[in-house]
Amino acid sequence: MTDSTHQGAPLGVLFMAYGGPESLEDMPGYLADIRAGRVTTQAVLDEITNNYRQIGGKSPLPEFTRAQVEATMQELQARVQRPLKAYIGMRHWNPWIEDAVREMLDDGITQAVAIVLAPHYSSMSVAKYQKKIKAGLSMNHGHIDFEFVNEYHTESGYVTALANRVREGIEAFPEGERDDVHVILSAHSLPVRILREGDPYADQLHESARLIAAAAGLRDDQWSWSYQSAGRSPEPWLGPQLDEHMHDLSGKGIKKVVSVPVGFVSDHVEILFDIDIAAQETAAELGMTLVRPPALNTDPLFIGTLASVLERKVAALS
Ligand SMILES: C=CC1=C(C)c2cc3[nH]c(cc4nc(cc5[nH]c(cc1n2)c(C)c5CCC(=O)O)C(CCC(=O)O)=C4C)c(C)c3C=C
Ligand SMILES: [Fe+2]
Ligand SMILES: [Fe+2]
Repeated sequence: MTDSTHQGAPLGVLFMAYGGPESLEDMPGYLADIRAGRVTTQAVLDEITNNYRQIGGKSPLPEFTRAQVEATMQELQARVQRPLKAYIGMRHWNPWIEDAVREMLDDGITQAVAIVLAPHYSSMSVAKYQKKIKAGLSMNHGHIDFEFVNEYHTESGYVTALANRVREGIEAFPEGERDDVHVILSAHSLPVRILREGDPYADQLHESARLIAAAAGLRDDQWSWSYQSAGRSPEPWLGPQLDEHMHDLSGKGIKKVVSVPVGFVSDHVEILFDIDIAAQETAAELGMTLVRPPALNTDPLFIGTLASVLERKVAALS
């Protein structure tokens, strides 16, 4: 495209995230959206509402997302000549992706890059966010040239930042005990059927895990993989689940554990409840010490990764 095409509206940068309730009153609507097409029983609603109550009555995800977006935009704008404008769209709560797309059209955006704040691609996650962009364009009868970031699970900044978290977790134990510390790397489970469908999610997670373990200098027997946070549906989900995995490790005499979720990029309910409360309870039962270093949040290495993958997509549009 010629430079004249770029005059006028800035280039849009659409950041997408899962979305989270801003209060407990939002829970029925939020869950109805996540579990679209399936009935949410009162028992499931009560259980999940109670999880959110225990982490402060709302999701910290929108706030972390805004902070990540602000930090990334500062870095990206410093690297890119064209004026940029950031937009935030959530998959399961407001601000909705479709509304962000409408706002972009109202602003006259004709070119944009889009990224999901989740490093691993799946037809059940990243692809669904991208479909919502297309739905937003189609319901508003608009067109924007989009470049999509599909995944960034092997980027060096992301890998190094998580390897640093692993080391930080191990260093929380007294020096003489560190050789006995076992590291559990984990990510959100998905239904087992994704494997038959050729979905890359599980392979990408394992690739990230191997890179992170190597960058942290872990021995092969010093770390293992586990899924967490499986949904409440009757079909089989990828395992082992964190709880059963901890029982297994305990059976092998492992009593010092560092838990580093690699598929989430900020501290939200799947970490603050599923690990910091539920897995800590399991650890206490098993006489295990479990250390969970903070998620990436606005770690400069991670923000640098987001800026780099976006910069490459901006270049592809120019
Ligand atoms: C890779 C896929 C998924 C990621 C990443 C993910 C992140 C994520 N999830 C929540 C909160 C909930 N997720 C729930 C269900 C659920 N999550 C996924 C996939 C990912 N979630 C699926 C496929 C499902 C099942 C949907 C269904 O049809 O039931 C739920 C609902 C309760 C439940 O089913 O257990 C919640 C709540 C957060 C906060 C999050 C963060 C990025
Ligand atoms: Fe979940
Ligand atoms: Fe989920």
